[in-house]
Amino acid sequence: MPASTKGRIGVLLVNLGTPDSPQTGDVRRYLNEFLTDGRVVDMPAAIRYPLFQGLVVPLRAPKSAKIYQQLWTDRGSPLLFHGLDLQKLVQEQLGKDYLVAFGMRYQNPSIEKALNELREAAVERIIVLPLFPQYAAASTGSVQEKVMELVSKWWVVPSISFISTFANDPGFIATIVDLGKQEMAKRNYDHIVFSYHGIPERHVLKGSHNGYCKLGNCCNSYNKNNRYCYRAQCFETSRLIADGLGITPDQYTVSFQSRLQSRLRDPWLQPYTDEILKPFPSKGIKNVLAFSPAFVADCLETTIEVGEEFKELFEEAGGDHWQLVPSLNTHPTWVKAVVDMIHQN
Ligand SMILES: C=CC1=C(C)c2cc3[nH]c(cc4nc(cc5[nH]c(cc1n2)c(C)c5CCC(=O)O)C(CCC(=O)O)=C4C)c(C)c3C=C
Ligand SMILES: [Fe+2]
Ligand SMILES: [Fe+2]
Repeated sequence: MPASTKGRIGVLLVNLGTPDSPQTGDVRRYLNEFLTDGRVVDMPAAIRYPLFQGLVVPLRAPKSAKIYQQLWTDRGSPLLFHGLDLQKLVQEQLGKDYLVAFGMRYQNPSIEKALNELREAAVERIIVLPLFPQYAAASTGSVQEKVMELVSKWWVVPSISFISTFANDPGFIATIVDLGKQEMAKRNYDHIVFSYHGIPERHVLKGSHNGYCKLGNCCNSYNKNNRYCYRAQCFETSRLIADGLGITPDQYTVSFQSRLQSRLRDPWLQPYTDEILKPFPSKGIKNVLAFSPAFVADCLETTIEVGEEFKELFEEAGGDHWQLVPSLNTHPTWVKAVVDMIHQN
């Protein structure tokens, strides 16, 4: 019988990244790496580096550091420890035929370190799962570019596959529905908000296949022409969660948060969450349940922005109760969904 060349399959889970500590120096290092990525800030490098390293990041870092200090826990940044917990649980369920590594696109543990663990174990092939449900060139695309850049320098380049979107994955949706139902069992809500991380409109248009996406009704159905359109994926995820919760389109709003630049110069996907929530109380919407379905783990964008800042804005506008649905973190259905996505790949 010929000898088998079969080996373990490498799995690389990647999330966005977070500072090493909530101190200004570490936040500055993180933001410098993040905001000089040409897929995040798509300006010519000759403008991007001096503008962001010289002006934007030095001004932003001390303010961001204060927010990170609010977020920080005994175990550090939630995005990191939930990622490491997920890695451990997925490894346990996949068993000895797989080796699961975890890396961050920016800062630590780096993608390079995680890939080296897989290389040293001589894995047969690598499956990369960027932990962003909806593909965006600034998130998933950036992880893919980094992995390819690093692996292209290896003498033996392994077979690699990427799971580029899981916006409509049944296990991903079922977990969010379960988390939502747990909150809905505790009290009655007048309205649901699905708040996604925003991106510049230009990013969507640049990725449009044959000009299909025009930021209009084109995104209302999810199909082969707009498979990687971030806006269409956000709408699809929302529709599927709403179906699971048994709510109708008039009972929910899809909106976008976390815009970075001035909206006058550079429009981001709309409507903006901080704007849609203000008129709610005057329309009789006093109790709101908010989901953050662009994130699989609690982080600054969910816990602080949706859970605290939007809550404050809503209450200032006369609202009674604003409740954030926690992220998937290590929910057993989510761990199984990741395992299933790997098995199907
Ligand atoms: C859901 C995927 C994400 C996309 C798409 C994305 C695009 C994007 N982000 C910025 C700027 C910032 N984002 C920041 C934090 C942050 N972003 C994501 C995910 C996506 N970003 C996550 C998971 C986090 C939280 C990280 C954590 O440590 O908890 C920040 C840093 C925080 C701050 O200073 O406000 C910035 C800046 C841009 C410009 C962009 C697309 C163009
Ligand atoms: Fe972001
Ligand atoms: Fe679209």
